[in-house]
Amino acid sequence: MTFTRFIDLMYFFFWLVLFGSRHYTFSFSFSYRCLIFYNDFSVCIFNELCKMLDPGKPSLTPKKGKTSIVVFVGLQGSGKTTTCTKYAYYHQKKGWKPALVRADTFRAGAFDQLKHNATKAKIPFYGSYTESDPVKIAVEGVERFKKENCDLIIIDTSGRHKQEATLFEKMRDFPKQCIGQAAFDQAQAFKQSAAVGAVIVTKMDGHAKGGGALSVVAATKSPVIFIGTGEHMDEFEVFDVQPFVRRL
Ligand SMILES: Nc1nc2c(ncn2[C@@H]2O[C@H](COP(=O)(O)OP(=O)(O)OP(=O)(O)O)[C@@H](O)[C@H]2O)c(=O)[nH]1
Repeated sequence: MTFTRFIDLMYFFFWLVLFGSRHYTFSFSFSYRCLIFYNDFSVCIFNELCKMLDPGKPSLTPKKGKTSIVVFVGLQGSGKTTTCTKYAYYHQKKGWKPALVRADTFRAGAFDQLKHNATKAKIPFYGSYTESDPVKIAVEGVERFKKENCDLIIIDTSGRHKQEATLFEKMRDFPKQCIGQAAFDQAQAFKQSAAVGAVIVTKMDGHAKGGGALSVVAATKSPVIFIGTGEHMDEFEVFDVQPFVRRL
């Protein structure tokens, strides 16, 4: 029995008990109408939420065999580096030739983190311990992996907050992609600085059940394509609207 069905039944029995046997006929028809109303109402909410998650435009869809460059941008600690590897690993399993470029010159150890993840997944990577210009690293990485016929070049950038104007300036220099009221404002700031091609919602295994995804889709007018459901490489799922809304 689903949780919704359980609530329906509880609701039904509540009215039966409340009105008692003297009003059995009345309570039965009343509770039955309540049930129908409750069902119609939840179906209506469900459909509206599904609609809200459809921005009405196609998502960024890289083509296998042609070079596609995907830049990951998002808040600090949102899980970009982890998700870059998950995204690369997902496509690698489907026969793509992905590569990772770490264009983060902001956080110490960022390159080592990517290196560790990429090595584990056997995905080629590029980064620098000495170069301070993230755009330069991105360009070098892309050139190298184009020569190696990689068809999915993924660029990981440093975490950003909407108040960090200079970092947003830098971000405009990259080929363009990204990541609720807080999420809406942040997502809009990203949208104003880069053409957001698609959204990945991370940490869906945590406390947040993804309500922020609604705000992000509204702010960026871009579809959600994947969700992250854990720290491991394979804890990554293709976004499916209906199960996602049911979870909400
Ligand atoms: N539970 C859970 N943890 C996640 C998920 N994705 C990432 N993490 C964890 O979140 C933490 C931050 O992840 P990073 O990938 O370093 O985040 P980042 O956005 O690259 O960080 P900055 O580069 O500093 O902005 C790490 O401990 C990850 O293991 C997820 O889907 N679920």
